Amino acid sequence: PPSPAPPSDALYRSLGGTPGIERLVDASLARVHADLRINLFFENTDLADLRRLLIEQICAASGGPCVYTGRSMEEAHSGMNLIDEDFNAFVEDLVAAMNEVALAASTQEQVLGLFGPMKPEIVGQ
Ligand code: HEM
Repeated sequence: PPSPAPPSDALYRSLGGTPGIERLVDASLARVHADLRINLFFENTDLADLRRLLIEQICAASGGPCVYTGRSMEEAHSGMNLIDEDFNAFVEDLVAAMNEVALAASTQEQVLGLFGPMKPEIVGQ
């Protein structure tokens, strides 16, 4: 029988591959870090570690050649008691970062399509 089609790396390529994802994550983390609504959550977080894991996660989820080695979203955010407003602030910072690195609207929609479904594992844990 024919082998199944390989997973598409179209989104990974639209993001500019790993260098593009690195720029996006750097722009996002800079905004989150400066965001008085949510930056206290990251007070005790190793930002270099978080940066590496976010890059892996976005690379893997967009079809790139990476393996995510971090914890599950539920585990990573448990005990934070995050609410809708926290999640929305984080997503707002992400959107501002996507505009900053000039991602096309269709690419932005696909990235939000990856992140949106994770909300139930992140909020209220
Ligand atoms: C779709 C949205 C989100 C994604 C994709 C995401 C992704 C991640 C990832 C990959 C990690 C690292 C996991 C690990 O340490 O093994 C992490 C950790 C973390 N996230 Fe999120 N996150 C999201 C939303 C949020 C929100 C809304 C907040 C708070 C406002 C938040 C706060 C944190 C903090 C503080 C850590 C570090 C935990 C620690 O230092 O142990 N995250 N997140």
